[in-house]
Amino acid sequence: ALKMRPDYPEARENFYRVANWLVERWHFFMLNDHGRNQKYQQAIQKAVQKGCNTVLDIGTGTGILGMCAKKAGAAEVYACELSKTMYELACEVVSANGMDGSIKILHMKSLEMEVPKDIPHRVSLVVTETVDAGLFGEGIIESLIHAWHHLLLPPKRGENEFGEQSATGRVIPAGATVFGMAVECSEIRRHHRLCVTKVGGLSMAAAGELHSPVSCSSEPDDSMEPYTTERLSRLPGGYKPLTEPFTALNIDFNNVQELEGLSSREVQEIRLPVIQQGELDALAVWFQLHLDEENSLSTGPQEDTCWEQAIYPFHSAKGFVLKPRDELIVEVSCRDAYLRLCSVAVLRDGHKISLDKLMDSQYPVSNPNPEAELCSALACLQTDQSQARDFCMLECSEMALLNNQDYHQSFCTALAKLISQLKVKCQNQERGSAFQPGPAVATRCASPFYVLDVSEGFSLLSLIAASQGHVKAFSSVEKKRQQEVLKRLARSNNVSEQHLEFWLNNTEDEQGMLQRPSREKLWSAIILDCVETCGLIRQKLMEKASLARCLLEEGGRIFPGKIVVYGMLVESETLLLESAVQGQEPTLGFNIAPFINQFTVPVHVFLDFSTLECRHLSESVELFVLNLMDANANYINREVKVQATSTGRITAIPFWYHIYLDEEINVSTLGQAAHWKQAAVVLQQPLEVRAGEWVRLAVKLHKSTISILAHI
Ligand SMILES: CCc1ccncc1CNCCCCSC[C@H]1O[C@@H](n2ccc3c(N)ncnc32)[C@H](O)[C@@H]1O
Repeated sequence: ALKMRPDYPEARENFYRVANWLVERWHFFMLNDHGRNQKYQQAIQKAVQKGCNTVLDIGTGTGILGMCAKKAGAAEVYACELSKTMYELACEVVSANGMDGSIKILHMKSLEMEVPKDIPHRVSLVVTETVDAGLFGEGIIESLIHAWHHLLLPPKRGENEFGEQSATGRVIPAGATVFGMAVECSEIRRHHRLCVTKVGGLSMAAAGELHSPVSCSSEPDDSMEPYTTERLSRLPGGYKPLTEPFTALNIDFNNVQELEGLSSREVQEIRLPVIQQGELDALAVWFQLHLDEENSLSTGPQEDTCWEQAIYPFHSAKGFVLKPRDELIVEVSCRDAYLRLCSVAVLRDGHKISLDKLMDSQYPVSNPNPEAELCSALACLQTDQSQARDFCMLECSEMALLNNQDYHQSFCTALAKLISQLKVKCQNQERGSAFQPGPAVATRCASPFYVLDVSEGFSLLSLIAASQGHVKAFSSVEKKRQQEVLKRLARSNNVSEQHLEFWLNNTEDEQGMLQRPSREKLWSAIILDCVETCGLIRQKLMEKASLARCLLEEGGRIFPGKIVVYGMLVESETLLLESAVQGQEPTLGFNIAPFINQFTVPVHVFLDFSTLECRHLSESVELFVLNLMDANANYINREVKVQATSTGRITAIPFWYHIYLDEEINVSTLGQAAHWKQAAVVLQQPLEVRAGEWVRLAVKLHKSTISILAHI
């Protein structure tokens, strides 16, 4: 579609969403990582010089490692790539670099490859970087076991009977060392655990066990993942190491017996001395990839690499404060091909405090008296596991939203204001109609006010509305367990069952949600979600708002009433490196950039603007306003002038929102407690600007897609 009509907005917006999906963002900063590319190149050159002259590149991506092997003089180079988009891209790149005749690229998974069907004979070198932040997440172990059995010459085993070095196989990287460390980190905590006891005026005590979908200890069900990933060096509020880094695992990729033994290796227990007091929030894991004896790559938090670390969050209702002299006991295992770490206990003054039983108890954490601690630890051992089972899963963003107290408090205040205004109005009406002289009787409005909450995902707002009194609230929460949590919270906060209902009628499309509560009733308030966690405006927001307006009674309101979008001119090398390959130099002189950069998208999402390395080149400026309470085109096209406050090169315009619940009360999506990330328009061409100069921004919004062009 874009090829036919490049300016067709729907196609453009869809392409950006598709491009984000088709080509992972890490391709850009990986290819820009000259150090990484050079180390792989050196390792490959050495191997080829030592006689490896038939090479297979597993997971070739853009083809860069295969081209290194060819350039190093390998006689035969093969490459395989399971992603169709990357396979086609690799073919273009290899032919653009004049190697299409000499590198055979296969669109397949290495596990399907066979000799002689796919490659004529076994190779002497496999090169691959099919690793994720948790090392094994791209299946490198399984790929290498298969490669050693079917695709590689046998490993080095000394002189053969004629005394000469027989052709042997080997792998680059040669192996990896995995490190771990316990950390205190509030940013991780608020995404994985309930950290508040009250929110929006509601007590959360009765919520039961709430879990993010990241856990090692549960049985392998597909809704759980063993770890999540974070760039520790970029997390707001930083992190505090609670133990020294420890070696969790060493693995030799040239030893197929070791690779095969990995998954059956017994669980390893590691004891870690605590080095400073702090709340145990997670185990952070990274690794060194040993390309060969000399070269290695590290994904550690202390390096200035672009890689993320694997994060194993600590789940417990109350958290646990580690003290110096404690010993944290961690279990390391490799169940079903994933590296799994779990904090299982703490050794304190000779007592062993079990942590995994902490999960489901309201166990007070820091009671000073160890005996009592031990007794209650033993006591909760008796806890029947059924209690643990009635936990409810929340997405990380839903957990962070739940922990966002000022968001909920703002809603509570704004809803209370609206309800009291409506009460006054209806009393005036009643008094107006049956006017009798004499003391104004405080007439109670007969029927309750109806409030509908169509927020995405888990939301407490319906319950907060119902707790104002005289409100019948409808929640669009769909998952059974989440409805149970809301019902438990309603009961424990004295909200009667009939004041909270679940609005599940014809939800085949979002619009379907928006209906009258009943034939003769209209809504007093409808609560919409307007900003996605990634930082973009929700699709179809304006359509939903115009529909919702028709369903409001006189004086009724949509929440939020309006959103004001702010932006700022910044110079950020980091954002550039994550958005497009910067020329040929980083990619070892190979011509790769024009091909992979076809998948550059102009808006970068899930950004943490508060910790982004960048130089601010202007103050924040209002880009545009979306008023949900009055019909306006869902098309914004305006010019904004902004003065540069320092000289530099504008490479991006991060933007965020002030969400107005009413004329005064607003919530910012940029802030420590915010559960939202930010987005940024990355300029196609960086714009040089001098301090004091005015920059004109052409801001367009069409169907929730923001575009900004900058001119001097
Ligand atoms: C310091 C390295 C580092 C550290 C931490 N985080 C990230 C990195 C960087 N590595 C990222 C690569 C990650 C993606 S893997 C690269 C490409 O290979 C493909 N694939 C994967 C397996 C596979 C297979 N068996 N057969 C054929 N193709 C295969 C994928 O489709 C992808 O295009």
